[in-house]
Amino acid sequence: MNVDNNRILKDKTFDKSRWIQMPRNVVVGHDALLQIPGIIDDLGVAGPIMLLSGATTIQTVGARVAELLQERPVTTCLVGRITYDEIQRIEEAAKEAGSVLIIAVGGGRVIDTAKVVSYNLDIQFISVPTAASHDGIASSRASVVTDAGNVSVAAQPPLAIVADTGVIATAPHRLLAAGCADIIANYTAILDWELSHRLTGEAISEYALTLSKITAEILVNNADLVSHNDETAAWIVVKALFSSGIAMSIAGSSRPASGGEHKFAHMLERLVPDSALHGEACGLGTIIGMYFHGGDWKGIRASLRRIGAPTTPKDLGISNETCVEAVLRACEIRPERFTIFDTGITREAAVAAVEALYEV
Ligand SMILES: NC(=O)C1=CN([C@@H]2O[C@H](COP(=O)(O)OP(=O)(O)OC[C@H]3O[C@@H](n4cnc5c(N)ncnc54)[C@H](O)[C@@H]3O)[C@@H](O)[C@H]2O)C=CC1
Ligand SMILES: O=C(CO)COP(=O)(O)O
Ligand SMILES: [Zn+2]
Repeated sequence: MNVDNNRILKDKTFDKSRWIQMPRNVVVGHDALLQIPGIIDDLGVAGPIMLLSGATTIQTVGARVAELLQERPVTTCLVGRITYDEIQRIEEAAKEAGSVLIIAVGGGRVIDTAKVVSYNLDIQFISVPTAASHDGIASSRASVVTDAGNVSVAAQPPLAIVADTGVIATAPHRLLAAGCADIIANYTAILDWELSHRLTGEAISEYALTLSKITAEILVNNADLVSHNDETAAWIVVKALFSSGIAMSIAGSSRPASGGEHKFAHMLERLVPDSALHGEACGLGTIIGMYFHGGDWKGIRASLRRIGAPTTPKDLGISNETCVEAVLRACEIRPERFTIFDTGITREAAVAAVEALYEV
């Protein structure tokens, strides 16, 4: 059933209750893909299936999943950018096919699209991440691109997650490193949430906050193990991504995992689309956010370096000026979410922060 906590909270009848929705089955490990037919049966979802994938991932993992489903009625649909137009197109296709279940095989965009489409159509979906590149694999939020920048919308968490460590370990290391950076971003997301709590009285969830923080700490403690691609690294990062997603589900918002560093990343994506992976831009934003918080920004940078994630605009192939612009304009994204980037940073301060990224 669809749950929009924001909508529910506006209704006085429900102002003392909130729904937390979680995945029911989580299968992580080698050849986990092979368990998809059994998982569908276990969930008791019978009827036409929509296989949602990306242009690249359909050729490899998507094709393998299609083969596993060949006994069942399946419609395949490919996803590009996640916009409301794309969402509507896929909704129409799912309605026409009478789909009762979506299986999303791909990166964050594919999975977020499935979350929104399944939420709007009130059908179920299974998340099959092909890379450990983002912490949206389990969360009940989705990030949609609009003219005003990325918006975080209520969406459906997956009924099941199937993370095949064999598949994830063969994805390019850049994707794994981006996923780690998306988790390391929790450090500043939490600081921003606490700052907003102190300055604006925004409600905080101690459980969501603590889970988000512990997740980032465990990942950083294992930085050496995730600095290369193997199934151990895939396991460690998938567990962290899952845990971070659960923190978002507990909070009923992306707050525990998305603060000013994400606003910076969404602005960078708007200024120079596709110049970086989501997690890479968030990692850069985390160093800058920690610098402004007066925290151990060099420690964050060292962890990102160890994992193999970019730490400067140059690493991303963008100019320092563009990076400064993203720092100054991060506050335009989701202005209701107060963060360190919403405290009136001057151009001089932004330039100094970006130059500091190159310090040895
Ligand atoms: N809902 C939530 O809580 C969250 C949502 N997100 C969203 O997720 C998206 C970012 O996810 P990404 O996965 O970084 O981006 P993405 O979905 O664009 O994928 C990045 C690239 O990786 C490729 N790829 C995926 N698996 C592969 C494999 N096994 N081998 C080779 N290439 C592979 C894809 O084809 C694509 O070109 C953004 O839209 C972001 O806003 C990110 C974090 C949390
Ligand atoms: O990316 C996220 C957490 O890593 C959440 O997405 P938003 O920044 O769109 O809320
Ligand atoms: Zn993120």
